[in-house]
Amino acid sequence: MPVVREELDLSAEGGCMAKLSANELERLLDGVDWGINARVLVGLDTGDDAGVYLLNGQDGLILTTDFFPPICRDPYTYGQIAAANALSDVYAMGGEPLAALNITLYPAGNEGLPLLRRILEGGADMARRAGIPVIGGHTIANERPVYGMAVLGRISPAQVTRNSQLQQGMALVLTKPLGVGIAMAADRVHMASSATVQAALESMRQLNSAGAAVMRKHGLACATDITGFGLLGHAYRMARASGVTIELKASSVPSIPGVPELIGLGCIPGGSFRNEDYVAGSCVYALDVPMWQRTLLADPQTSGGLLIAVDMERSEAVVEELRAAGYWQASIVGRSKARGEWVLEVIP
Ligand SMILES: Nc1ncnc2c1ncn2[C@@H]1O[C@H](COP(=O)(O)OP(=O)(O)OP(=O)(O)O)[C@@H](O)[C@H]1O
Ligand SMILES: [Mg+2]
Repeated sequence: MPVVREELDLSAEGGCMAKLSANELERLLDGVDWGINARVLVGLDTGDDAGVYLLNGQDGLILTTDFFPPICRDPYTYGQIAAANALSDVYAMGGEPLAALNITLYPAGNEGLPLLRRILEGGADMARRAGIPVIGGHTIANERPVYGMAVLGRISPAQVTRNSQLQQGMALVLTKPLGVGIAMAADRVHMASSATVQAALESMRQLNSAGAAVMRKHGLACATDITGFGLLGHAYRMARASGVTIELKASSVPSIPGVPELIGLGCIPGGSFRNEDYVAGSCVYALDVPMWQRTLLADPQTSGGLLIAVDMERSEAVVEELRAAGYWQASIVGRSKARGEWVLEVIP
C-alpha cells in the first residue's frame, strides 16, 4: 500500500532523488523540435532552471514546473517542501513568482483524501509565504502520490540570472548547506537523529526568495538552484553552459549537522552515484579530498539553495547579506577560471 493512515509511505525514493538522471534526461530531450521562436529568451538549450518568454521589451514571463513523490512522512511538510522547490526555479532565474497551479497524483480511494488535503494545505501555506495565490491545478489517480506545482513568474529581460553567464574569476556562493538527500535517505531507514532530520526539513522549507532579492539588488547575472543533480551536477552544467571551469573547495561546502557521520555509516542515496557518473570524464578530484566530502558534493538536493556567481570584491559582503537574510550557512564554495582540461576541479 502506498499510503498508511496518518503518514506517507517512504519505501521508494522521493523528492528530487526521483528525477531521471541528468545523462538520461539529456538523451531524452536532445534533437526534438521544440518550436522555439524569437520570443523565447531562455529555452532548453542550456538546461537552465526555467523557461523565460518575452512578453514585450520590458516584461518576461518565467514558466516552470516541479513535482515529486513524498520526501518525508508528514503530508503538510511534504506539501510545503514540494511548493518551495517548485517556486525555487523562478527565484533561480532572478524573478518573482506571480501565481501557481497544483499538480497532484494520488491513489484512488477515499481513505487517502485527508492526507491529500494536508499535502495541498502545506503547498498553499508555502505559496502564501511566497506572496502568491494558487489559482487551480489538476488531480489524477496514480499508485504513488506525487505533488508539486507549475509556477508563473515575472522578470525584466535585463535581470535574468542564467546558468550560462558565468565569467572567469568570480566567486561562487552557495546559500544553503548540502546533505538533505543523505539525511532523508537515513530517515527512511530510521538512522538519522531527529536533530539532523529537523535541520534538513527546515532547510528544504526555506524559500529562495531572499536569495533572489539579494541577486537583484546587486545586479548579478548568473545563478542556478541546487536540486537533484547535486552541487557537483549543477555546477558542472553552469560551467559547461558558460565555457569556463569551476573549482569547488570541498572543505568550504557547508553541511546539514550529522550528515558527515551518516556518510561514514554508509547512508548514501543512489542519486549520488548517478550524479558522480554524470560528471565523470569532466571532473578531477585532488587526491587529498576525503571520500565523504566527495559524496556530499554529489548528494541530490530537494529544495536546495542557490549557487550564485559574484565578483570577488563583493563576494564577502554578499555572503554577509545572505546570512543576515536567514541563510546562516551561506558560504563561498569555489571560483571560476578559464576553461582548462577539466570542466570541474575539486580541491580540498
Ligand atoms: N519532459 C521534459 N520536456 C521538456 N523539457 C524538459 C523536460 N524535463 C526537463 N526538461 C528541461 O530540462 C532542463 C533541466 O530540467 P530539470 O528539471 O532537471 O531542471 P533543473 O533546474 O536542473 O532542476 P530542478 O527543476 O529540480 O531545479 C530544463 O530546461 C527543463 O525545462
Ligand atoms: Mg533548477
